[in-house]
Amino acid sequence: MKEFRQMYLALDFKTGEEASRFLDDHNLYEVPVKVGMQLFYKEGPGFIKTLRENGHPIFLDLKLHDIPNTVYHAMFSLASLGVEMVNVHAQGGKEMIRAAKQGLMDGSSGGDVPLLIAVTQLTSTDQHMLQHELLVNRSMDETVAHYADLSKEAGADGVVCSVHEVEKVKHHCGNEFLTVTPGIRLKTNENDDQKRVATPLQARIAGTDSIVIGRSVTKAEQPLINYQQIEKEWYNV
Ligand SMILES: O=c1ccn([C@@H]2O[C@H](COP(=O)(O)O)[C@@H](O)[C@H]2O)c(=O)[nH]1
Repeated sequence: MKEFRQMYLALDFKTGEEASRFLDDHNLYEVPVKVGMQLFYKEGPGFIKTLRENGHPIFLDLKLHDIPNTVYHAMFSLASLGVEMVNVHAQGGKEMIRAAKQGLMDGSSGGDVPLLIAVTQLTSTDQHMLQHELLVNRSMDETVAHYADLSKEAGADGVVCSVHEVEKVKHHCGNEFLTVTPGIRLKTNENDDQKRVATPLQARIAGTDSIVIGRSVTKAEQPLINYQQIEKEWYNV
């Protein structure tokens, strides 16, 4: 497993032009970025190419969740975009995750195979929602650890979870199994729609492999100051 410790900036912008302007205005050259549904559905693979040409490592966060055959072919297409990481929802089950992995391997035609990460429970989900809306009668920890186990068995390289479940996931799946944690907030930030949040410092202490940061930077009055503060806590510099 390659060394993997990133701080992905979530480019949740309406257009590629807006995202590029934000990166330029704040001197965020070549920083690792996360492209999600909002931007990818608007701009498509062309913008991924632009980001790559500008030196950004990319996590393509499309959270595929469909029947195995469909996910296989979707991953086959995504495999050649040159991103370092893609993801699925673990709730799609083992056969779907295996199909995702196979699609990535077959689609990357000898080149680098993107890492495959499975979303366990969204960081916008809390224990109450888990029990009363999703009718899952287990604790968040147990549920996340279960999804992590099945993702690993199916060939995923890691999971998306919150910082609060990192220790449990590592205990179940081993230290090499990657954890990617969104829901990162500085102490002074609002939680917005996130429920399982943590600071970059808590993420580092918990042993998270990579963090995802979004509105605490992109909606900040002084984005670069917040970005640097997060960097400082996360990388301990
Ligand atoms: O469980 C998950 C999975 C993905 N995300 C994504 O991360 C960013 C977080 O943005 P913030 O502005 O820092 O809340 C966003 O793009 C989500 O789609 C997540 O939050 N939780």
